[in-house]
Amino acid sequence: MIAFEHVGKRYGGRFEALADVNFRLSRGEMVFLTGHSGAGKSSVLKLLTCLERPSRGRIVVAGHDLGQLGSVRIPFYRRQIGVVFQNHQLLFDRTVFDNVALPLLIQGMPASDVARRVRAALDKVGLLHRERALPIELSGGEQQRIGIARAVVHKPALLLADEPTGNLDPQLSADIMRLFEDFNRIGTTVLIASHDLALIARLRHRVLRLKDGRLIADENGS
Ligand SMILES: Nc1ncnc2c1ncn2[C@@H]1O[C@H](COP(=O)(O)OP(=O)(O)OP(=O)(O)O)[C@@H](O)[C@H]1O
Repeated sequence: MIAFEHVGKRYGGRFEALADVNFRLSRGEMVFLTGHSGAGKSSVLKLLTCLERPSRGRIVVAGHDLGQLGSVRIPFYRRQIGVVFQNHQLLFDRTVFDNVALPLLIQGMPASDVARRVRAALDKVGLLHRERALPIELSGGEQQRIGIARAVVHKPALLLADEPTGNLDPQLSADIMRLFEDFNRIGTTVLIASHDLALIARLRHRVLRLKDGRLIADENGS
């Protein structure tokens, strides 16, 4: 599903955020990406979403060579990906329903299909009863679940998350991780950047460890 081959990333032509990174993820895997602040976790995710291009090497995702992908193709490529952010980036003047509907409306999906998909996604994260609420009326954990519903509403093959439990207490973090595992169980490939080592150790998935832009370990979960 994902291949990083000798990938390097320099910002501004100088600072080397990633150097000679190599790894492969198979379809249906669930993997953590970890490392200290500045190790390059977000850079890996930005390369996977085509927000940045590699300075060296090759990245192939679901058959697309991202270094060669023309800008016109990028929106179509991104339809296969869902992204969950730490601060979930919800629109606070729109209802929960409207927030989750947004990616489908951008794709031009008919309204009746949008409603069905949005309600299915909200049901999966256990928040169907809050569809008319504004994000401000929800707790931090509920807001993050809405962010996840929005990331999966278009049924992406690949789900990426950048510190999705960063602001949550251990119990809520565990609940959020269980949701990712649910989506993984139905076939979604999941890559989660996190520095929550205790949580990662408990969950026993494969772990890719970055240090100063280099991949220093690739550990199989047990
Ligand atoms: N757009 C950019 N321009 C210049 N330098 C950048 C840019 N984005 C990231 N960097 C630098 O690249 C390095 C890796 O950053 P990155 O955000 O990938 O790390 P990270 O592991 O995700 O860190 P954190 O956990 O703090 O988010 C850092 O030193 C950062 O300052």
